Amino acid sequence: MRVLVTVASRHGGTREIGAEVAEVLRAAGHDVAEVEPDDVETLDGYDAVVLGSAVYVGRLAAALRDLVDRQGARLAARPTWLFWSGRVGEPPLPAGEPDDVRVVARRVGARDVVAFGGRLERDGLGLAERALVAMIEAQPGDFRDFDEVDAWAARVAADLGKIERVGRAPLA
Ligand SMILES: Cc1cc2nc3c(=O)[nH]c(=O)nc-3n(C[C@H](O)[C@H](O)[C@H](O)COP(=O)(O)O)c2cc1C
Repeated sequence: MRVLVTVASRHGGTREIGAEVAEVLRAAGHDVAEVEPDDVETLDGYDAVVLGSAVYVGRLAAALRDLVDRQGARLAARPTWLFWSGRVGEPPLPAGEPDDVRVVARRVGARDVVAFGGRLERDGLGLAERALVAMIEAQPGDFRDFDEVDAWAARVAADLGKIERVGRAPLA
């Protein structure tokens, strides 16, 4: 199947998770395009979509929310998955889920939603971001677990395989 993987990421950590998901889907035989959310002009030609986003100050990244605003109905017409990445530290904090994760998941009819750990590198942050990170007492480090990412992507690939076998209705 032709799959779009589109990930909103300011500092690259979430984009790398998306690239890993894309690799697993390719290895399962799917034709995968990785496109920045701001560059997604149409969903024509895609059978399925994996959405990804980092979380900043309790919200999904603006680029991902904008994409869902632009393409919500077309996303809802396709099998869609959502992952987000953000929590840092041991234990992973903040514990809660951003409010808009459920809103976006419902809007696009996500078949599954998963949270992955995040990566925080103080060096790459601007002044305002440093102040915000200090405020939420976020601990720097790389808390992404690529085995977890691979396992989730393998489940997405298996689900895509089932959809492919059953056949699909024409897409909007
Ligand atoms: C300014 C700022 C605010 C953040 N706020 C949150 C937050 O509210 N919740 C959360 O889980 N992670 C938060 N994080 C952590 C990021 O989501 C995490 O570092 C993520 O991996 C960054 O992804 P990126 O490298 O793709 O930008 C914040 C990070 C920054 C820099």
